[in-house]
Amino acid sequence: MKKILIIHTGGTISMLENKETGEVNTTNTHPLSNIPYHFGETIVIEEHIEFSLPSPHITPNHMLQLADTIKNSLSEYDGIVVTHGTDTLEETAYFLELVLNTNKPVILTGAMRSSNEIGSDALYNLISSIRVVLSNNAYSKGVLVVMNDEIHSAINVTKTSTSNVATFQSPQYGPIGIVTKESIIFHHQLVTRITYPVKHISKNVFLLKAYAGMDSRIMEAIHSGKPDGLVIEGLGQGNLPKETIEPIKNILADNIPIVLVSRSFRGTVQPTYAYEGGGKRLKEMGIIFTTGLTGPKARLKLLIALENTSDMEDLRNIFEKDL
Ligand SMILES: NC(=O)C[C@H](N)C(=O)O
Repeated sequence: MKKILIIHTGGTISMLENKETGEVNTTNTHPLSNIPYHFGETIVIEEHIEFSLPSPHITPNHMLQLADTIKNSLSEYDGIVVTHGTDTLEETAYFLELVLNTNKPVILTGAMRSSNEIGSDALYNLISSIRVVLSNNAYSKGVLVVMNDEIHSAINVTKTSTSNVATFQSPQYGPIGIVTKESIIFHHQLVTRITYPVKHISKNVFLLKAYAGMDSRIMEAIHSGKPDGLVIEGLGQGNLPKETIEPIKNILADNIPIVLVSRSFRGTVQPTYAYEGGGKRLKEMGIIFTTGLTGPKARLKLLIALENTSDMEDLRNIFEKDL
């Protein structure tokens, strides 16, 4: 008989709509505890409330606390489902992907409509997630996100719509599986998984999106904030306005690592263009290139990597094996 743990952290899946005001807010109960569904086998479901937070309030230290709870629980359960707000769900999922070293299924899910809203996806996504976590094929798939009948890897998934129930997509590679009425189907598998266990998250990494006409002032302001690292969502294949180059050189001269991703949500950054601010020049300056991560995920990875090393070559090697 399989035993599943559901860990609640908050978010719309655990919120209720106030029928008088139409406002949606957190509750301290999670109105999904008595799940009216037969999973085709006798299972034991236990629940634990880790937080009751809207996910914009979740921080990397909350993610670390959740990871520790999962690590301490995994030996007792066949799999774990985490309910979470969707705004930062992809970041928590990716953080767990980087720090959890397990082949047991860990699945994150949420809802775009709270439990008492018409057309709520809350209970449906939770039931789907439990069905996936019960599937023998869910082992060794990494941390997964299950929403709206799709199964996504934590590495590739991102929230693409502010309100649509089909919001979670993996623009680069698509979902790795689907949930149907009668079965759970996996059609992809991650090629590699690398984990970086950490005990603390103590560094400060800023994230910045490049834009046309960006000048030196924002980089100078960031440098004055003395970050431990900086992630830049560059233009296209990884290019920046030439006015940013001087302050970037000053940041690098202070041995502050800069990781480059693209603000485009498909493809990877590459040292192609040789004009001032072009990717080839940025790579020559010592900026670290990634292979397809989004800015928020690259920031989490740099936060975790800096707990283990500040050596630029070590950091470069970690990012060149991007996951
Ligand atoms: N659908 C949601 O869960 C959105 C909510 N603002 C949250 O992230 O907590």
